[in-house]
Amino acid sequence: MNAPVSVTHLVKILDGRRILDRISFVLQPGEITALLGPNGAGKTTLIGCILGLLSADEGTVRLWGEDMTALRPETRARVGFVPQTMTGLTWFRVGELMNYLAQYRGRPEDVEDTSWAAWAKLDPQARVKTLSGGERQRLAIILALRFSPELVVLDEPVASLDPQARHDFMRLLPEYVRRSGASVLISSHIISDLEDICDRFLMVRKGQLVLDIGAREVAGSVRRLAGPPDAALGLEILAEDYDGAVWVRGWREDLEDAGSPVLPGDVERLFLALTR
Ligand SMILES: Nc1ncnc2c1ncn2[C@@H]1O[C@H](COP(=O)(O)OP(=O)(O)OP(=O)(O)O)[C@@H](O)[C@H]1O
Repeated sequence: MNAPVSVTHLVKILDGRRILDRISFVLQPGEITALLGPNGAGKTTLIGCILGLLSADEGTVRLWGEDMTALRPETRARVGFVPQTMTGLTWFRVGELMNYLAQYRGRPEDVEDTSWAAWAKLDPQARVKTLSGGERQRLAIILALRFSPELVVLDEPVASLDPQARHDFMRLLPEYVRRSGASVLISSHIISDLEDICDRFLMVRKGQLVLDIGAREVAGSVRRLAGPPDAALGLEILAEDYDGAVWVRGWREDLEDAGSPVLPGDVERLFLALTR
């Protein structure tokens, strides 16, 4: 079966700058993947290429095996996108906008999942232009998820949500993935939220994918050592930390007595070391 997203050697150049530099990864169905990176790392640009909003200068982006440059409308309808900020169409009322956009889906057989609207608690009569930043974010989430997309791409969806809404959203998203088998790519700077729900982590720095790692692997075989390991142990060094400590991959239980003090894998601390 073709993967929901397959990115191969993707390069994006903007204003003569290489914003994405030979990025490759595959997203699997039924998995939530975190897209992490410092400000300006290229996350939104990468998302733009995955959605076909930006064209690739080199490499390919495929959705379920179809090249992004020739995506069929019915394939596009399988994708839900939550942008960083929702702009445009703000003269509509909330309910009107939902009805209006539903007409353009081209898949009348789709049944609406009303659990997102129940979570968002928006007044259908409210004008979009009068909504607060967090309310607009809720609306963007309903619009992206209400017809149960098989691929969900979220660009910092929770930055302006209040703690209760954010907490509930982070609970509902994995429930949705379990129910639907959808593939989710979510970018956020709030790594502690993502640690609990993500199956994989993609870490981007200066346009390059510096780490693609599963949550189980972080817990099982990533460790922070007080200093560089003995080369004979064959461990892959992922990053040096601020205090000379070293993050390694490939740690095994039988190394617990190898002498060097060890701290368990931790996505946020590993990210900080990788992007220092
Ligand atoms: N249209 C453009 N023209 C030129 N440079 C651009 C353009 N859009 C983005 N960039 C540059 O590309 C780089 C990556 O931007 P991008 O928005 O992808 O980063 P990001 O990882 O999403 O950052 P943030 O976490 O701040 O949202 C930045 O240095 C930005 O200035």
